[in-house]
Amino acid sequence: MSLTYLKEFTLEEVAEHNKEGDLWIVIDSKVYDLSRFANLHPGGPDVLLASGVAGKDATAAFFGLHRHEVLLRSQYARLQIGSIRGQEEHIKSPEPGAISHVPYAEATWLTPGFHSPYYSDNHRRFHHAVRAFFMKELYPEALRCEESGKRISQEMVDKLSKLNFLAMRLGPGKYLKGLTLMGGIVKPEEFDYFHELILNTELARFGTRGFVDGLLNGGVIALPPIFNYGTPELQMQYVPDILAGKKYIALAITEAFAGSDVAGVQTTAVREGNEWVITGTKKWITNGTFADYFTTLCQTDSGPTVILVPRSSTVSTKPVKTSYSATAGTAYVTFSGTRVPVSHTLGGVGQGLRVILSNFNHERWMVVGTSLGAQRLVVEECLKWTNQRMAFGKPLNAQPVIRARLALMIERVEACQSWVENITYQMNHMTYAEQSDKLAGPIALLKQFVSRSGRETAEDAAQIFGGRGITVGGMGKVIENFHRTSPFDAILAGAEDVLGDLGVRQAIRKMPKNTRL
Ligand code: HEM
Repeated sequence: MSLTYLKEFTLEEVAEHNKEGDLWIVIDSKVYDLSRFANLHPGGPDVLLASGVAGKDATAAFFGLHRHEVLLRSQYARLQIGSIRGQEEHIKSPEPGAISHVPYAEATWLTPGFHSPYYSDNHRRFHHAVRAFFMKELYPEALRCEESGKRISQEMVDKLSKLNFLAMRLGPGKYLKGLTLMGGIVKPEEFDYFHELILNTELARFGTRGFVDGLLNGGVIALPPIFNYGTPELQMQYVPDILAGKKYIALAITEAFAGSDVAGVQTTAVREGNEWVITGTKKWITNGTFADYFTTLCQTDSGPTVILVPRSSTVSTKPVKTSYSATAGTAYVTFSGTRVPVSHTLGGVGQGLRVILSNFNHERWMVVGTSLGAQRLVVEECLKWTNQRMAFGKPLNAQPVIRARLALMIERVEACQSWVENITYQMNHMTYAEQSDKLAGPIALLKQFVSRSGRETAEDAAQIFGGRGITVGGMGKVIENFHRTSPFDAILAGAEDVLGDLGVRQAIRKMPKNTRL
């Protein structure tokens, strides 16, 4: 709101308006007329009429109870009638794309005065543009969808598609050729896994975990088998519309019968002439409620096989209600004798496990990125809250027990960041085949470590925020969402315990035969 036509007052003038029907207060040098709003105030009128509040500078009281964004909402911003003569506002809203100056709120490479071997100026420009776009355009949509449970709007998908968002989320690859990425900031041949990591960590800053998965994650995990194993004809037929955001795709592996035990899936594909006939069910399929296509793991006479299945009258989906928002489109999918041409086989009959397992590396690394971004946001929220919240007459961060929790949260997020960046660097220097061979174990261990760190951080943050950490909306909204949804990071794309075991088994497999103590 422009201050140019607002009046200036003295604190003495404000003090005269301190009763029901004539109630002004000051927050951060701005004068608000709450005379009519008092009865509508969600915290009730009495707290506003209290002697330390009515007609007074209520800045500290306000920020102990509300997020700054409350004052920026148009219906509240218009309550401002002026400002205090000679005072300046201190609490500024960040410019879209701006870097936070709260310690540890940003990764080292974004922190002024620090250095990193991994990121170039191009990564920095890319980061700035991504954060600005996300906060200006995507964040309001994230809040709306997370609350309503509706899928992302086509209008937003169209905007994202103009930036070639989904193509970028697939990582570096031939599908980027000829595309204008993020308005041309990065050339397709320059785009690397650090650019993609930036996208993943920034997405998580919305504090809306369900929406993050609703944001075309189905495409991120279901398209690579088509790129890596589909025929050129199949790619031509399906990929352009999916990348353009006109059609949607989901990865259909898990079943009520089989989760981490992917070899145990019971959906069958029986060959009849040049067609597969597919029968069975899939559960927890992200984006499944609105997907047009399903990259589906089936059992055949010759073993597990991945088949691309278009939605048809013999495919039905219904929502699975999970503890995060329905905006993710989590579905129960039923194939009732669904007929698909044999040309839709991805990676050869009986080769399904190889296709799925190699695809998992990128998916797990993606989950790691979003978990990391969310953890860093949680650290920032906790540092801010403990600094502004007064308890026992002092800021919360004056309490040693609170500082001890903050220390652990910071240590974890920095450890996660360093390991993720190391693995990302390896990905940049390996072919897909090398990644499959060398990184399956490290990525599995990394994911176990990051998701477990996330759940420990969620627990610490909930203790720090108290009741607000378990309340939807308001001061602790980010903490509540992360506390409720961080288990998704520990389960999706491979349960934590299974991944830890996978990592160690890979290490055992690669032990030199001739090694002894
Ligand atoms: C421009 C002035 C104010 C506006 C627009 C405003 C708005 C709101 C809103 C939207 C909420 C709902 C919770 C949230 O979204 O954060 C709320 C809750 C509340 N407000 Fe205010 N408020 C104002 C000033 C104050 C002041 C000066 C106090 C002083 C003590 C106060 C005390 C409370 C309390 C106690 C709650 C309930 C908090 C909770 O449930 O955790 N408000 N207010």
